[in-house]
Amino acid sequence: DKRYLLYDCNPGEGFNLRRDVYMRIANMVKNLREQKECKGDDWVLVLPPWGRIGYHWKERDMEQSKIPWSKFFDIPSLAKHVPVIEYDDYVEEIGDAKVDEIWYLQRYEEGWSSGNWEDKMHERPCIDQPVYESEGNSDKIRGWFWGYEETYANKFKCVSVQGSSKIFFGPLCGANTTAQSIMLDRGENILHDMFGGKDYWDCRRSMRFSKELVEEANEFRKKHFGSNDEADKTVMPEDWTEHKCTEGDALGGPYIAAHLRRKDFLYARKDQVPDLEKVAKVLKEKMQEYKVNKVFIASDGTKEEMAQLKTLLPEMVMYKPTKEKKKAFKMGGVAIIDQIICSHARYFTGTKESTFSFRIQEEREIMCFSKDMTFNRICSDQEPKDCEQPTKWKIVWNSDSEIWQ
Ligand SMILES: C[C@@H]1O[C@H](OP(=O)(O)OP(=O)(O)OC[C@H]2O[C@@H](n3cnc4c(=O)[nH]c(N)nc43)[C@H](O)[C@@H]2O)[C@@H](O)[C@H](O)[C@@H]1O
Repeated sequence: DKRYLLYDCNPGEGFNLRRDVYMRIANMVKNLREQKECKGDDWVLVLPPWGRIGYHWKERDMEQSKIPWSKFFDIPSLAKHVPVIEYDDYVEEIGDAKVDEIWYLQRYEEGWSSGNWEDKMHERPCIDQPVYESEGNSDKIRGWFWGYEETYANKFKCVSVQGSSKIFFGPLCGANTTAQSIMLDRGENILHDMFGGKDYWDCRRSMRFSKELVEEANEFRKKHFGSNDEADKTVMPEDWTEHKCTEGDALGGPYIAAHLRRKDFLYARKDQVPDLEKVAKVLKEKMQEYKVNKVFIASDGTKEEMAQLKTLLPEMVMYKPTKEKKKAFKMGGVAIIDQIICSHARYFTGTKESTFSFRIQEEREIMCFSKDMTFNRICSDQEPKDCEQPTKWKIVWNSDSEIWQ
């Protein structure tokens, strides 16, 4: 009865949006397992290997392909929410590098014309040139498949989709297919069933980081800030399902932290990115307010930008891995270490609309920091002094009704 759901995203999507897509698909699998129509099918989520995703992970001299999820995340923790399996293990389990069907998700060509939003999906002609091709005269369909050249599919179709994963339940549970393995490519086209609900937060809590990355971040916190979970009141049980806390429980280490997204944001969102003088000024004020003398900076800014910031803000500290460590942790691991350090700070300020900052805010919400110490950003000079601050998402522990309280 085992059935496998695979997925992938648009190659341009960055790390932290992909983490969100994982949650949408994981909760789809969780719900599929509970659907009556699915008649007890044992759905398992196959984790798509990481590679040179987006345009941020293009580092030369760094091998970044076929990276298993265990490099970044703790698989037993993920598996407590929904059964997951690494791609290599899937191939071993079914005994072939094969996917039965690929559903290439796309929008509706006519757009959202009816005026009324409705969840729907239909098999449709492909809007874009498909990235999968039949191989010669054989039945095999070839494509990217995360660099696994031997992998092939038996069937391919384009599916227009609008809405959340609910619309997949019927079709996947026998109405359109009974295939053992189905890959949903362009998975980012699926929306959350219940954004911010209990399943959302349960899944988010299950995304514990790999022990190796947590240890590296903890070592850094201890060495530079004298920060540790006991003193910071951020101790969590090993098993996330046994964790619960109340807003305000967490204190955080004796440092503040900022995530400064620069690079493409500097031109794509130039009106909302504060200049470095403004950043230094605000962070100095915040250090005084929180009575600490260290500030941790996570940023994708250039060396020159960070050197300039250091002259304006001598108290700043950054995580700078050795070449060997960077090679071992890879871009994703280094990003996670930055995120862990930010998430344990007494006060955090991020960048508007950066999913990198969103993931830090969620991490802090899970540890029960007070919202005022988490949902912040620095206004640019082009914005009003009291510019809009990030939405304060509230963790839901018990039931979806908590969202509306
Ligand atoms: C608007 C969208 O913004 C999206 O970015 P946004 O949400 O910030 O966040 P991500 O999608 O994760 O992309 C940002 C990537 O840049 C690197 N990065 C950014 N900030 C830091 C940092 O402080 N430390 C480290 N170590 N790495 C950082 C990291 O590799 C991360 O995966 C883009 O990926 C989309 O393509 C699009 O441009």
